[in-house]
Amino acid sequence: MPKPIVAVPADIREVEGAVWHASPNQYLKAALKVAGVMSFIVPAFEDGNEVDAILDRVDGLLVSGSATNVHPSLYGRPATEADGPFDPARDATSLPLIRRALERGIPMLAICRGIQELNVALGGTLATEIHEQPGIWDHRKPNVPERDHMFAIRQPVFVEEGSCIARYLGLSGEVQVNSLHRQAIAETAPRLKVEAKAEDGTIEAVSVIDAKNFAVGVQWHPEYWAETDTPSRALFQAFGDAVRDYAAGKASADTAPKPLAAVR
Ligand SMILES: N[C@@H](CCC(=O)NCCCC(=O)O)C(=O)O
Repeated sequence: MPKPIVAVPADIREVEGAVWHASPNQYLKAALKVAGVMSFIVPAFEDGNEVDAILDRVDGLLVSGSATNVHPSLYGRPATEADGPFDPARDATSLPLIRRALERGIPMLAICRGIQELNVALGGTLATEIHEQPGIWDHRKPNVPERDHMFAIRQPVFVEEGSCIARYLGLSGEVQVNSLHRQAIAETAPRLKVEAKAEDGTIEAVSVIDAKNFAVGVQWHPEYWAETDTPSRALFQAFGDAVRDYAAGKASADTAPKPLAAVR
């Protein structure tokens, strides 16, 4: 059986004056090397993408992090300068994919901007510049040139026992993670269950309460250390397993004998 495929919504980036639909290597590599799945990057368009046609062709959805922020109009807030930079084409691509993947029971893993998109897609809100709030740590990307230092594991989060994320990580209680964000979930969407928090109360992981399949979001970056850090690896392997199960279910439904009326 060929490896299954996950959709990865692209970011819009400008390179030497040209517009690119791009996705960071670290997500695609963790998907391939650790989850054992291939990625199809979904171009980010404000309109024209057909969500069901995309999802018909994949077995999972991986929503990556990005330096851009979800546009506040999508959660009913006016946009200020501090909320940017924005990527409206990514918002318009990923939010409908998230909603429809959940409806169809397609496995989904949402990381950093991804957990924020998941929350907004289901009716929640975000807070920006969280480090300016009293008692909230600085969760922002460390100002260092080397990516290994930017993504260094440096902060504890506390994972609820018996939660979905505990099952996928293979542990509960304190887990050390990295942190590269200035926004976070403010009001949690009604369909999301908070499953991990930082010591300052920042929401670090959620699961979808009525999910038909693997459907979790994390605020940290397990993809970066998926080949070497045990909980990060376990999360990507669990996602890969869910994607493989989904693909196998689709394949057996395709080869199951059809009722006579359907083949005439
Ligand atoms: N922009 C949001 C989401 C943060 C996020 O996805 N960070 C990944 C950054 C990766 C990089 O810059 O290389 C926020 O700031 O909360």
